[in-house]
Amino acid sequence: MTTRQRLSELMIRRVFFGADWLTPVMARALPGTATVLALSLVAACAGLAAPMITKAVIDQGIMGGDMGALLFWAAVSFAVGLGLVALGICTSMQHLRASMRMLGDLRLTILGCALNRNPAMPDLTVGEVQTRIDGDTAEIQKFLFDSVLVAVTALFRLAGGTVLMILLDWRLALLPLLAAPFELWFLSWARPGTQARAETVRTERGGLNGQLAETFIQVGGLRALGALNTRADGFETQQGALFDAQARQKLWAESVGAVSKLLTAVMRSAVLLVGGWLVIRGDWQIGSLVAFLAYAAMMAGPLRNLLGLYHAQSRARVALARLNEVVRDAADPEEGAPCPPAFQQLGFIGARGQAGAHAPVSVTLKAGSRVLVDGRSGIGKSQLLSAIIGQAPLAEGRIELDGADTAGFSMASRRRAVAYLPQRPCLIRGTLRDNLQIGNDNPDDAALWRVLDMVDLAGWARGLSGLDTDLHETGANLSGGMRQRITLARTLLRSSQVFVFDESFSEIDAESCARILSAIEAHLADALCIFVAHAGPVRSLDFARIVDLSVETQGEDMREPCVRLVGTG
Ligand SMILES: Nc1ncnc2c1ncn2[C@@H]1O[C@H](COP(=O)(O)OP(=O)(O)OP(=O)(O)O)[C@@H](O)[C@H]1O
Repeated sequence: MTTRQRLSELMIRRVFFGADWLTPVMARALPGTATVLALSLVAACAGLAAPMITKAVIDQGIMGGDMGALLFWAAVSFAVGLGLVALGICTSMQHLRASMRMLGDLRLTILGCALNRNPAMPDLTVGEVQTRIDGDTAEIQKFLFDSVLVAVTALFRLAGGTVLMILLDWRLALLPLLAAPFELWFLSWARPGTQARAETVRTERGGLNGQLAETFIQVGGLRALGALNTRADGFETQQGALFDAQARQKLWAESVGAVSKLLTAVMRSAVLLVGGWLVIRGDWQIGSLVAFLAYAAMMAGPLRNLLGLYHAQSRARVALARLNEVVRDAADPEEGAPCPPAFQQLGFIGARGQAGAHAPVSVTLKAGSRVLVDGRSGIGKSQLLSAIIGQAPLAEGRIELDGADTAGFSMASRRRAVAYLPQRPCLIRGTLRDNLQIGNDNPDDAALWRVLDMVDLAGWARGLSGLDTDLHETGANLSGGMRQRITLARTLLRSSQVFVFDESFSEIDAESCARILSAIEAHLADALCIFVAHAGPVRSLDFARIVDLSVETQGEDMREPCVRLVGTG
């Protein structure tokens, strides 16, 4: 393990108590953080020198009546100020670049986990995923990145400032130190309140984004229902709840901050009174009082930052808990053995998908055959069939490829071996070419035209911009039948051994459907093709098996779904 990894791990253990997945992200962010930290420390040194220069201007120049000293120290003060401005710009640009790199890294990590969510876990709403990828990662990044910087530079400024104040007058230096324990006690008392308010804000934000995402996914349907006002009202209510939560969070933060500010003001007044009295008595120089006040004011910032970090950590932990859930519920698609390169049969052994209302299915389906999975709506056909690729968990039983349980095979290899075409077409904003290529190994244009021809879409595409024809979000600018045909064409580019067509022809006219089916028959002659169709030409295919999930054939005792053998199978 490298020093960088060790450092990050230490940080994660100390600050976040074991979110191990953050370690590599932190390790990658360390070089950027180190650069910003070095620049900040140089700026802190220059900042600490400034009041001493002011003291020299006042005591040696103004009070000492020395024009030469006045000019010299004024020039030094100007040069330091100029240097600080230049350093500030450099630090802020470096900070931005390093922060963006770290945020990008974090977002990609969470996006990967969200995309590979374990199918056995309940779905997160689109808005929730969006809020976590966007907002919660930003909260964590800000805290992780800034905490290192703030902690180190604040400690440096505090230590440097304290030493310089003691050098100016050790008795007065005790005053700011006396206030620190009380401030610490107050902040630890207030911390659970900060965490609770942060939790409410995060939850409300997830709810609002969820409402918004759901609305726009189905905006056409909602418009047709005349329900847009209802959604706008719902948005307003949800937004109101978020604003209330944010206002409560802000009020809490301001109240906590006010107590710190009050303490600083009390301390400053005490220094002014005691220091002023010493100057009047002639025991102290005015320049020293001015410098002391500058250090006292300078210390308030780092102290507040340091104590503020304590509260920022509690907010970050809320965000981290939400991200941990996403990481914890992810499944590695490559985990498990690869599927056999070729197999002869697919077996369902007492299998029933989650929430399936049918009896367990036991049937063996052979390569090259055609099978219809039948049954009333909602009985569990899709859940059972999507379990072949691990998309949905089985409630009972198992699914085998040549006698080997598919649960032992990696999801990625199951998805390659079995081409599963879900009931709802999956199309994205982009060109027709983009949409055909998704999930396929970069097929060339000739292959794309071949499958478009098979689904009767080549003429349509040629009449537009060919493979560069634009498709809107979710294929919204296409008819239902066209959407189905494009997804069928994409599936036909796969070299899988099993094809599952789940209601994939339901919106295509009977004549086109018959043509497409005969093209598929020829193209997939050696593959096992499983169909689900409530109506249409699909049901007239020459099936070797019809697995009817609705029918229990042999009375109460024999709870087997009917498997009708058609032909030689
Ligand atoms: N993602 C899901 N999470 C939880 N339950 C689900 C999910 N999808 C479907 N279900 C439930 O599983 C049961 C079977 O649904 P499934 O889609 O498999 O039925 P189906 O036989 O394919 O119906 P249809 O013919 O109407 O498509 C239903 O009770 C449904 O509510």
